[in-house]
Amino acid sequence: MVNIMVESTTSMLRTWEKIRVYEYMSNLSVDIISRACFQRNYHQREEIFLKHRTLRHLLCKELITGILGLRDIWRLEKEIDSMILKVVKQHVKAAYEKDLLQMTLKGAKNYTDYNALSHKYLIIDNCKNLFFAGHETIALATSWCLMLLAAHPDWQARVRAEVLEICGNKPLDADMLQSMKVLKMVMHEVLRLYPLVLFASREAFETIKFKNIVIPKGCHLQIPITYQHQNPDIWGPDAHKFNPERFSNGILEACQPPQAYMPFGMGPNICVGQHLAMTEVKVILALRLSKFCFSLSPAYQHSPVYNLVTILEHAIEDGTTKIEAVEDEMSDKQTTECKVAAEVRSNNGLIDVAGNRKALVGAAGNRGTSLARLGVTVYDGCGWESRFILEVTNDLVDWD
Ligand code: HEM
Repeated sequence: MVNIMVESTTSMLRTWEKIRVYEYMSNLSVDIISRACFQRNYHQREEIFLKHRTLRHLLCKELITGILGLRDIWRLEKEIDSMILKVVKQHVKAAYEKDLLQMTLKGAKNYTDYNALSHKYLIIDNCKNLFFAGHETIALATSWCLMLLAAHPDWQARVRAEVLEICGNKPLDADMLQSMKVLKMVMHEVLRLYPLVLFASREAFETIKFKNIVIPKGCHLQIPITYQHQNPDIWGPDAHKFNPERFSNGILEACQPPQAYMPFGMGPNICVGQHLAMTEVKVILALRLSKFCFSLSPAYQHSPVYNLVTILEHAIEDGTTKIEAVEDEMSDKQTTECKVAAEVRSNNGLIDVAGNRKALVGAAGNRGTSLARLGVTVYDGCGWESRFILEVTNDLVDWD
C-alpha cells in the first residue's frame, strides 16, 4: 500500500508547492477593498476587480510594448463602466450604511459643476480609481514586505517580537497598530526600495523655470520616484541596502530633503488612500507574522518588473543575466532592446555589462538627445543591491 500513500502524499505536497504568496495577497486585498467599498453583497462585486486586473495587464502591454490593444481596452472599460453603474443603482436603492461607495455618492452630490453626464462619470471614475488603486497596491506592498523580511530574518524576528509583545492574546485593534514602530520602519524601508509607483506624473499648466531648465506649458513631467529613493546623495552610502533603522527617528531624519521620500506621491495629488494603505498593510503583516515564519524559497529569483506598478516576476530566463532598466527621461513609450557597451560601477563592485549581455529598456526614448539616464537593476539572482543609474550616450546605445 506504500504506492497509495506516496500518491496521496505527493498530490498534497503539490498543492503546498504551489503556494504563491502574491496570489494569496491579491485575493485578500480584493476581499478587503470589496468589503470597504460595498459593505454588503461584496461577493458579487469581485468580478469588477477581476476585470480591472485584466484591464491593467492590457494597459501595461500597450504602454510597454507599444502593441495596440485599444479595442480590447475600450471594450473592457465599457463593460466595467456598466457593471459599476449597475452596482451604484442597487446601492442607492438599498440605502446601505456608510461605506466607500456611499461616501463617493455623497461627494458627487456636492460637486458644484453638476450635470447628469459629468455626475455619472464622476461616480464611475472615482469608483474605478478606488478599485484600481486600492487592491493591487496592497497585494504588492505586503508581498514585497514579506519577501524582504524573509531575506532579513533578523528584522522579521524584531517585527514578530514587537507584534507579540503589543498584542499578547488580544485581538488586534487600531491603538495597537499605532504602537508598532518597528513594523512601520520596515514598511517605510520597503516602500523606499520598491515604491510600487515608479513615476509621479504632472503636466505644466504654465511655463515654469527651475534654475536654468525651462519647462514649457503643456509639458508632461515624470518624476522618477525610484531614483529619488535610491540616490546616495539623499540617503547616504547605504542607499541601496535594506536598512529600516534609518527610519527610527521618522522620515524627517532619514533623508535630506525629506520630500525626496515619496512612495505616495506629493502635493495636492498625493495618494488619497495612503492612510488606508498603511493601516491595511500593517494589519495583514502583523496578523501573518504573529502566526507564521517566512523564508525565501531556494527557487526564488529576484525580479522586480515594471508593469504599471512594480511587481514581482521571474526575470532570469534561460540562465542569462537580464537587466531591467527604466529610463527617467521618457519621451516616447516603447520597449527596445539595446546592447550596453560599458562597464558600470555599482555600489557593490564592478558589474561588467559589456559585450553581448542585453539591457531591456522599459521605455526608450529621447533618440535625438545625446544622453539618456537609465535606472538599471541587475538581476543576477542574488543582488537586489545592484541598482544604479547608468548614463549612456547615443554612440553607446544601438537604439534599433
Ligand atoms: C501601498 C499602497 C499604495 C501606494 C504605494 C500608492 C501610491 C500612490 C501614488 C504614488 C499616487 C500618485 C500620487 C501623485 O501623483 O503625487 C497615488 C494616487 C492615488 N492613490 Fe494610491 N497608493 C497606494 C494605495 C492606495 C489605496 C489603498 C487607495 C484607495 C483605496 C489609493 C488611492 C489612490 C487614488 C484615488 C489616487 C489618485 C489621487 C489623485 O490623483 O488625486 N491608493 N497612489
